[in-house]
Amino acid sequence: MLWFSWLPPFGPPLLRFIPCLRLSRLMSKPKGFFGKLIKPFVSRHNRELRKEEEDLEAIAAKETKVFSYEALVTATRNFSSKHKLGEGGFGPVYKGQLEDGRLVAVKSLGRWSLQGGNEFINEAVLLSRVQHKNVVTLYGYCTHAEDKLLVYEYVHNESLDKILFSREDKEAAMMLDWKKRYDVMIGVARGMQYLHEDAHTPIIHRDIKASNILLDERWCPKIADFGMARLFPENLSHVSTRVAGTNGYMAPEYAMHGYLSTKADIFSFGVLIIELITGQKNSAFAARSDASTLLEWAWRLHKKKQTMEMLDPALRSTADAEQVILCAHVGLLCTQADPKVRPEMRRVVVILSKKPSALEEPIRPGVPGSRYRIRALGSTGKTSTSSSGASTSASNIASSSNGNNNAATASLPATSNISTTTTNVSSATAIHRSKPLPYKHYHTT
Ligand SMILES: Nc1ncnc2c1ncn2[C@@H]1O[C@H](COP(=O)(O)OP(=O)(O)OP(=O)(O)O)[C@@H](O)[C@H]1O
Repeated sequence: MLWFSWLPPFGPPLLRFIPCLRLSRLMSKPKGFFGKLIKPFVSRHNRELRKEEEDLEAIAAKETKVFSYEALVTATRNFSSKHKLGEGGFGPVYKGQLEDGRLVAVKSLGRWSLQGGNEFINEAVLLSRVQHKNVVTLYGYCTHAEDKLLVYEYVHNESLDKILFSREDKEAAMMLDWKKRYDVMIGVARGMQYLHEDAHTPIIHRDIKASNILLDERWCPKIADFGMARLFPENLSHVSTRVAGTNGYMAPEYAMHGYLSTKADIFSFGVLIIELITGQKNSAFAARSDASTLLEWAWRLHKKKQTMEMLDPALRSTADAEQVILCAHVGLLCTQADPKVRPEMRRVVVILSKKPSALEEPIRPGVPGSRYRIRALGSTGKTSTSSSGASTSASNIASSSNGNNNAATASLPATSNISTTTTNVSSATAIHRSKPLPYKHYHTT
């Protein structure tokens, strides 16, 4: 009955149909003597169900969030390859223009989203009510046979990764001067605060990274792909197809154990901050003698009060040293191994936008994507070490790592062992499925 618990008490009438739709599914195939007895009632019930589903679509249409497939075919010139903006793990994205002139990005999810059309519609309607300057607007959706499509506002500039990590186009990285990068950090933080705390329904993004930050014509950042955790609630397969963790943004507790909370997003945000300061991709960091990951390198420099040494050379002439040091400090607080001690987004926004008097020192960063050990204190007070984590709870991770260090200790560099990472994630998936609580319950932390 979990699905019921997170339905908003007030909402579009279509949401209130859900309980009876579920019940009707149970009753749709009566068998045996009892089946014959109730058949007439069930047939009538099925007719009512079809009627309700039609009503549901009509209601959704009235909210003008539903697009006809034909309208999207016209907008994208029949999903022509010329209009293709790219293809992510969920499917291709096409640029299009609606009849009313609006430019859109149409994302085709194929068959990969939730099983039922109704669940998809419910989620899409909820997501299209998400409105914030720093979050890409979802105009609406479309269902067509097995295919499901999401229609977003089109954001003019490239995604942040293309500019920040562009090797060929050094000028692009130069254009992204310190002021712009600082504004991107604050904008993304505000968008995330909204998603976590202020949206009508709390949303964990699950995939905060430079390629999911789009920049508009005024360099204002907009968080893209924000609905995926709701559209794929218990399915980590998308994550594992991209070899979880090697993308460098996943919090260790999520990559290894499937524990998803707002704190996993905050970890990813911390990685993004360090990438913006250094101009380096966490997942492509060349290990050095003193640090095997970008985060560890940043942490060591911070400890030695040499933060400016990590600065992207493209920022030399524009950086404000005080701000850089503050931002690096925040990035390191966000990427601490222990999810409990990472600051909430609300606090991050305050720290970044006002000069704080004093900040706590960050403990060692967690290492996304690498195998790490959990030291769990048993009831006897004895310390046991586990690397599988299958029976270790999130609170163990949290409480055991308070002491500044070895609770979540990297035993491998982030990029060194892809197969280990994948294996661990699939075991995390199993844990996640057998206990489908983490997503829905953790999002209220
Ligand atoms: N609203 C949008 N406006 C403009 N371009 C967009 C929009 N949404 C996506 N894109 C572009 O479409 C491409 C594919 O995006 P998508 O989000 O599917 O994949 P991704 O972020 O690259 O990968 P992943 O699925 O792994 O997150 C990207 O190049 C992105 O810049």
